[in-house]
Amino acid sequence: MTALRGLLRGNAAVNTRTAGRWISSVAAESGFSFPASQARKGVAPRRDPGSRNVQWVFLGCPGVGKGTYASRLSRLLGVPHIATGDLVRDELAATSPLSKQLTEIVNRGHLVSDEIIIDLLSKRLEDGVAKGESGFILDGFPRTRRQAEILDGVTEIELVVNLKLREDVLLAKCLGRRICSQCGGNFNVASIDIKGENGRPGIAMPPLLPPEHCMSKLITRADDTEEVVKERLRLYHELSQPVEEFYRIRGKLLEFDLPGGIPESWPKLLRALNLDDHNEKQSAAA
Ligand SMILES: Nc1ncnc2c1ncn2[C@@H]1O[C@H](COP(=O)(O)OP(=O)(O)O)[C@@H](O)[C@H]1O
Repeated sequence: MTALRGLLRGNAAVNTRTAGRWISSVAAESGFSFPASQARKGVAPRRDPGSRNVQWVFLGCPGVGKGTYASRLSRLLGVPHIATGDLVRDELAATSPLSKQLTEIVNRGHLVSDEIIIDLLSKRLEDGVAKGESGFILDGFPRTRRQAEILDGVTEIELVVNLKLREDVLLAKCLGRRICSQCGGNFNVASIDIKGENGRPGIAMPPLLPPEHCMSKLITRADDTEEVVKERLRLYHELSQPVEEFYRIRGKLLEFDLPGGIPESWPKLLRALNLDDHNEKQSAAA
């Protein structure tokens, strides 16, 4: 199995120390293989000065809105938004021995193995490279310190955005999530309006309702039940700290507390990413 081959091709700045360490440990532990000749080179990324083929990661609890903001940014920056949760769901939709195994894991709120997730991600990256994609915004990966090490071993992540939202809102947002079974659009029927108290600011997030033609086709993810969401949140908290720490000590972590819904949060996120100017130029050109 070739893993993360796409990451190693073309646009990756390779961290030779960790790549070397990882290639040997990977080979020893799990049978992954990387094109070692490229991994050893330590080539700096070749960038078209006019383009921003960023290599970013979005972290955050289930329900925080990683998908929404990562997908908006990917459109703004012209890079693919790659969500490992979507890759897993695509696999679930196929009828294969793997999909049966994955359904059980995902519906319990557990993580699928690093081997499977890396295989799915490698394939997605390879397909993208074949289509001429460069750069990416990853959402849902890495989720464990080991996954962060794997990624660090094969490519340079420039920025890790850690989206944060209070726990009661996260649960409500997960339970309010809806997907259009036809167009695949993501919506949210939760209407959040929490008043500030004891010095803690309130938060208002209006629902993100679908257009009329999607209304009758809305479905809820099988893993968005209260019991499973609570398990996913528990697991996320347990595993996320080492991942955040991994990027914090490398000076790559940008913490961002979502102040409210999209209209309030989006401009502030762009400002935090120094992209407000970019957004204005693009709107003017449109
Ligand atoms: N990086 C990953 N490692 C292991 N499992 C993953 C990973 N990404 C996604 N999954 C699996 O897919 C499920 C759905 O992922 P996702 O859509 O990102 O959900 P969430 O809303 O919990 O962030 C997860 O609960 C997990 O089972």
